[in-house]
Order: sequence, then structure tokens, then C-alpha cells
Amino acid sequence: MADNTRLATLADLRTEIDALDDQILSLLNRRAGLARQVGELKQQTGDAQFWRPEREAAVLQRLMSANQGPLTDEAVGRLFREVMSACLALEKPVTVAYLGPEGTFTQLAARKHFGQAANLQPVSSIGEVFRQVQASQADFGVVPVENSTEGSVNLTLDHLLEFPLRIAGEVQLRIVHNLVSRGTAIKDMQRLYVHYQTRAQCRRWLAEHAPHLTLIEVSSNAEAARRARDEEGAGAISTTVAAEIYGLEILAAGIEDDSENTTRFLVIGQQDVAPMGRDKTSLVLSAPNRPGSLQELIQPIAAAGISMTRIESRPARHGLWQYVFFLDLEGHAETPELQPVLAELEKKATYFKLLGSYPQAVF
Ligand SMILES: O=C(O)C(=O)C[C@]1(C(=O)O)C=C[C@@H](O)C=C1
Repeated sequence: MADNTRLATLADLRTEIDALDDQILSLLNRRAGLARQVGELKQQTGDAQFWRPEREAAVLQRLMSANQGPLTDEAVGRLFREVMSACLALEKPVTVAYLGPEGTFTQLAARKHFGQAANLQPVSSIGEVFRQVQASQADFGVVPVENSTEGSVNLTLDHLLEFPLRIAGEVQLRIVHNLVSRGTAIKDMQRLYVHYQTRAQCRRWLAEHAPHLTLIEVSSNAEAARRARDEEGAGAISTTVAAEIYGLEILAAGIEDDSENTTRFLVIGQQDVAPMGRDKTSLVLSAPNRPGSLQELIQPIAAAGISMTRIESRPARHGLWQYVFFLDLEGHAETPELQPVLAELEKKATYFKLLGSYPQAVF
């Protein structure tokens, strides 16, 4: 123990830290041993679901609520996410396909949700993420679904409709955009590579600071960085991680118009997720094509006191002016509150598809 009657020296404090680290190490390994036993038990009982998002969310939520500081709740969340990621790797390593290349926000979201021990696989399109998960080439996939400034990622919605997969989780990520180049100042640039969603999120900044640049749209923020590395007179808007990967300089940081700019990502898989108490349910439905029918169709949701956190329409792709509606509801499909409401929606809708129930993002 450091002596409180005098100011502790650096050496004293470090000795104390070393002693605590020994204890933490021993506890972590005891925990890992138990997780390994859990893995063996699952194997013996033929339970193929090693990754348990509902359990991980419950563990994080409990510890973050119990946290007394000085660590922030988010720091506690991140640390324990890594602990569980390493423990899960002892049971069975998971493979996660994400919208690449390396350095995209989707990669950051996948890491935030699955931790460092997961095996992340970059793929070239949102459709390819869905295909790999369906073909069991990846256990799970991570795709962007909506941005707080720009709205829905329509391709993801269309694939959710098309593929027989389940949503197994959501990840929220603060999106920070940077203007990067291999050293070229903004005034000396001619071209700027930018992803179309990013362009929309930085519209005001671009109009003010870079009106002379020709904007060239590319398929991802990381691809933008790659092009800026390879071409003279070019710049890009990109993530800090991609700037690092491609050896670029950050000329202006945080250029997004909205300082709260956040993207929501979905985890897709083949498994149903059990309830944990703070869940969300996503579904798609169609209403008969007559006035007031949607309002009538979704009326049981409000009547049951269930909160609808999102409604988004997309063309149904068959029939002129026919729409499907994507709904997010609070609660889990297997609970007595939601079950009868979903049954009623399914009965009345001209089309109904449950996309999955999953834990709400914890941090
Ligand atoms: O509780 C389980 O089912 C475990 O496998 C253990 C554990 C953990 O480390 O706490 C590990 C991985 C799962 O995703 C959830 C939790």
C-alpha cells in the first residue's frame, strides 16, 4: 500500500500497479478458463451458438451500470468487450465479413462489436456481405443501415428483404470525417475522392473550404484514401484509420457538418437471438394499396404501448407505387408484450417478414 502520509513516488505507484496487474491477470485467466468450459458444454450439448450477443449485451450493461469510476462507462464497455472477444476465441473463433476495404467505418463498427480477437474479412460490396453469410463463408456480417444526417442505406434495406438472414445486433458509431492527402495543400489540389454518403455529410464544409475541387465519387472512404495516395494533385475525405493505413496526412479533422453525425450498422447472421431485456425487433411489411391502410395496419403497435423507433418506406419492386415499410420496435418478438402485436400485423399485412430481434446497442 502506498503511504498516505507522504506523497507517493512514481516507483511506489508503479509497484502498486504491478501488484494489481498480477491480480487482474490471474482473474482474467480464471474467467477465460470458465468461458472455455462454457464452450465445451455447448459442444457436448450440440449447441452451435458460441457467440451470444444477448449475453454479451447483458454483461456489458450490468458492468457499465455498476461502474463507480474513475473509468468512464464507455471505457468499461470497451475493456469488457475485448475480454469477451478473447474468451470467445478460446471457445470458437468467429469470422465476420464487412464492407471493406480495410479502413472503412464498417470495419470500425465490426471491431467495436466483435473485438480484436474476431477474424474480420473485408468484402467488396454490401451484397457480398449478405452472400458470404448465407453461404456460411462467414459466421456474421456487418453492414451500414442508416446515418443520422443522410438517412437510410437503401442497398442494405433491399438485401434485408431479399435474403433469408436474421439481424443479430446493432452498432452505433460516431462518424468523424477528415480531409487527407499525401501532403498536397487544399489550394494545390484539383480532385477530391469522396464516398457519396460522406459527400452529403460534409456538404457545407466542402462548399466553404473546397469549392474549387472536382469531386469524384468512389465506393468507400478507404477507396478514397487509396486513390489520394496514388495520384498527384488529389485529396480524399477519409477515416483516421484509413489515413494511417495509406500513409496520408490529415489536413483538416472533423469536417462533418453535424458534430453528432452517427451511423448505425447491423450485424447479420443465421441465428435467432434470445431476449436480454433491452431488445429491438426489426420487420418489413406491406399494407393494402388504399388510403389510410398503413395507419390502420400499425395501429396495434401504439395501442399496445410499444415504441416504434423507426419507420422507413422503400418501393416494393413489383407493382407501380407499391411500398414496403421497414419498422423497428422496442422489445423482443418472443415476449408476451410483442408476440400478440406481431401476430396481428402478420395477419393483416399483405406482406410480412420478421428480420430479427436483437439487443439494443449498449455503447
Ligand atoms: O456465456 C456464454 O455463452 C459464453 O460463451 C461466455 C462469453 C463470455 O466471455 O462471457 C463469451 C462469448 C459469448 O459471446 C458470451 C459470453
